[in-house]
Amino acid sequence: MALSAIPLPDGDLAFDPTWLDAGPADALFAALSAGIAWQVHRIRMFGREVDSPRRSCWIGDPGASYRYSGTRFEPHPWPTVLLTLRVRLRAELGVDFNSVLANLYRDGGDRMGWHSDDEPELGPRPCIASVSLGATRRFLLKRRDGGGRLTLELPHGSLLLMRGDTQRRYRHALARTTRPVGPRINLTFRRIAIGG
Ligand SMILES: O=C(O)CCC(=O)C(=O)O
Ligand SMILES: [Fe+2]
Repeated sequence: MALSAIPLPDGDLAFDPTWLDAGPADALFAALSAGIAWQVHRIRMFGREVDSPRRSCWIGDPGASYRYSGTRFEPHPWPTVLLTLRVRLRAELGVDFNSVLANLYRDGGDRMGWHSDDEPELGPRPCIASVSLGATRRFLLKRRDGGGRLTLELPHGSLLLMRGDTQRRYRHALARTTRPVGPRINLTFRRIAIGG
């Protein structure tokens, strides 16, 4: 398969359900499950600090620190398997991502609430490349102005690009599910301004 556009009014989505073949995707999932320093990130919710309902790790070039939900994260160094993806994404998209947020959803209870990736260091119209591994989970988008919404199933080995005004116009979330599901890893590659 190749990337194809998914219609989203005032946004820009592109999707390749089979960006990685099953074999390399399996190997990547195994390497990341075991090799990443998974942490509980503390996030601010309704004015209180709470544990986020998933495991996470912020990875990036030296200096690529990231302020998110009231906390500043210093980057962990790139594992080799993620540098390989960075190089492939640069070749295919012409974007040199300098950081990646890795998230581990251990089961259907782990999730991510509604947000936009609109931190100033991402710039006004960021390109975010989201690679999914493991269990297929439901990704939701809804317009900030209360208009339409969209649901996407993100399978093992898929690539979703969010570009243009997608962050400005929409929020997105990774829904919890009561279905019994195995673990899922998501990688959102980002290019952030360093030195801010
Ligand atoms: O897990 C996902 O598919 C979404 C992750 C996400 O929105 C993020 O890392 O900002
Ligand atoms: Fe996000």
